Amino acid sequence: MADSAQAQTLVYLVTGGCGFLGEHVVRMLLQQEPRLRELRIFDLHLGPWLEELKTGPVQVTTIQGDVTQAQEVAAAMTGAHVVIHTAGLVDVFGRASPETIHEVNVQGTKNVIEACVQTGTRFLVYTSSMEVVGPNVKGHPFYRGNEDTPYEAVHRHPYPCSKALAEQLVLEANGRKVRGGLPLVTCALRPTGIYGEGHQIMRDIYNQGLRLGGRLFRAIPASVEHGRVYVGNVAWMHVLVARELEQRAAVMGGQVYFCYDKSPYKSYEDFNMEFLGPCGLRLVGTRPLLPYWLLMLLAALNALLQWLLRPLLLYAPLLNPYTLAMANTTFTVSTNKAQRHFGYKPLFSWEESRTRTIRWMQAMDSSAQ
Ligand SMILES: NC(=O)C1=CN([C@@H]2O[C@H](COP(=O)(O)OP(=O)(O)OC[C@H]3O[C@@H](n4cnc5c(N)ncnc54)[C@H](O)[C@@H]3O)[C@@H](O)[C@H]2O)C=CC1
Ligand SMILES: CC(C)[C@@H](O)CC[C@@H](C)[C@H]1CC[C@H]2[C@@H]3[C@H](O)CC4=CC(=O)CC[C@]4(C)[C@H]3CC[C@]12C
Repeated sequence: MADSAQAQTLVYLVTGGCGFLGEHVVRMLLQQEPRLRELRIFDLHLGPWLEELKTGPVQVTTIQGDVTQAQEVAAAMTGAHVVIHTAGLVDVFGRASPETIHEVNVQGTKNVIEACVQTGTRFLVYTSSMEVVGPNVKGHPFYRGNEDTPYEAVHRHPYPCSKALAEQLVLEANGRKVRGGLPLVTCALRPTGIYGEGHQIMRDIYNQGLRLGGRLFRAIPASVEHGRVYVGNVAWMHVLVARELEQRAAVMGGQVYFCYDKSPYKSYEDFNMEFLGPCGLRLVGTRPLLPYWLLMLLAALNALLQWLLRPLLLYAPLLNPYTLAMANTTFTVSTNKAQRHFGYKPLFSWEESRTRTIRWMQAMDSSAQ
C-alpha cells in the first residue's frame, strides 16, 4: 500500500478496472500513488477480488457501470481529479459485432471525455494500442519504430479502427475547457501485445497445447518479430503518466507514448514459449509446419464456420484471417519518448516479468488440476 506520508487528497477513476490491464493499474495505484484518497473502479463486470482492497487506508469505491451510458460515466466521474480510461472491447476474434466494438470503444471514450468537461475532471489518460498504427492492411512491417516513424496506418478491422478513432478524440480533447474554466489535459498510451498475470489469450493457448498432448505447432516464421510488453510495466506507465500530467502538461498534453520495456523481440509463438515451455509445452517445428497459403485457407474456413454457426453458437478460434496477418507481420517498437518526457523506466526487468508470468501460469495449472 502507498506511504501515507504525503497528504491523501486525490480521487482517481479507473474505467475497465477489473480487466487484465485494469486490475494491474488498480493495484499499482494503491502501491505507488501516495496522494490517493479515493480510488473508483468502474467496470461492466466487477470482480470478487475487489473486496480485499477495501481494508486499506485508501477509500476503494466499486461502481458497476457501462461506459456507453453517458450518465453513468458522469456520475462516476463527479469529483475525480484523474481518470484512467482502460475500458474497452478487445475483440479480434469476431465475438462482438463491429457496431458493439464501436459503441464501447468510441462512444464510450466520447462519454468519458464529455464527463470530464461536464464535471471538471482535468486529467485523462487513455489506453490506446499499437494497433492504432499497425500492422496495416497491406502487411507492411514496422521494425523497431517509434512515435515519429512514418507508417501508413490503414485499417479495415473494427477493433483497430475503433482504437484509432478513440485515440484521435482523446488527443483532440486536449486543451478543452472543463467545468471551472481550466483546460483538460489528455494523453494516450499505446501498449504493444501485453502479457503477464491474467492474460486470457495466454491461458487459451496453454489450454490448446494441453489438448494437443503438450505440443504447439509452429505457424509463424521465427524471423517475424512481434512487440510485447509486461502488464506490470504498462500499469506503471499509466500511474506515472497520471502523476506527471499536471506538472508537465505543456510537454505531455495531447501526446502519444508507446508502452515498452526490456521484453525481447521474438515471434509471437517463440515469445509465448518463454512461459509455456517451463509449464511443460513444446513448440514443434523450427519453421512453419504448413505453407502460408494453407494457413490462410484454414483461417478463411474458420471465418466461414463462425459466420455459418453464429445463429446457433459462438465459434471464435484463435486463428482467423486477421490474427494470422497480425502474427505474421513484424511490429516492434524501439523508443525512449516516455523516458524523455516523464522519466519512465520499466519497473520490472525482463527476468522479473518472465518469472512472475511463469509463476502465474504454474499456479493456474495446479489450480486447474
Ligand atoms: N491486451 C492487450 O494486449 C492490449 C490491450 N490494449 C488496450 O488495453 C485496454 C484493456 O485491455 P485488456 O485489459 O486486455 O482487456 P480486458 O477485456 O481484459 O479488460 C477490459 C475491461 O473493460 C471492461 N469493459 C468492457 N466494456 C465495458 C463497458 N461498456 N463499460 C464498462 N467497462 C467495460 C471489461 O469488463 C473489462 O474488465 C483496452 O482498451 C485495450 O484496447 C492495448 C494494447 C494491447
Ligand atoms: C493462430 C496463430 C496464428 C497464433 O499465433 C495467433 C496469435 C494471435 C491470437 C495474436 C497475434 C498478435 C496478437 C495481437 C497483438 O498482440 C496486438 C494486440 C493489440 C491489442 O490492442 C489487443 C490484443 C491484440 C489484438 C493481440 C491479440 C492476439 C493476437 C492477434
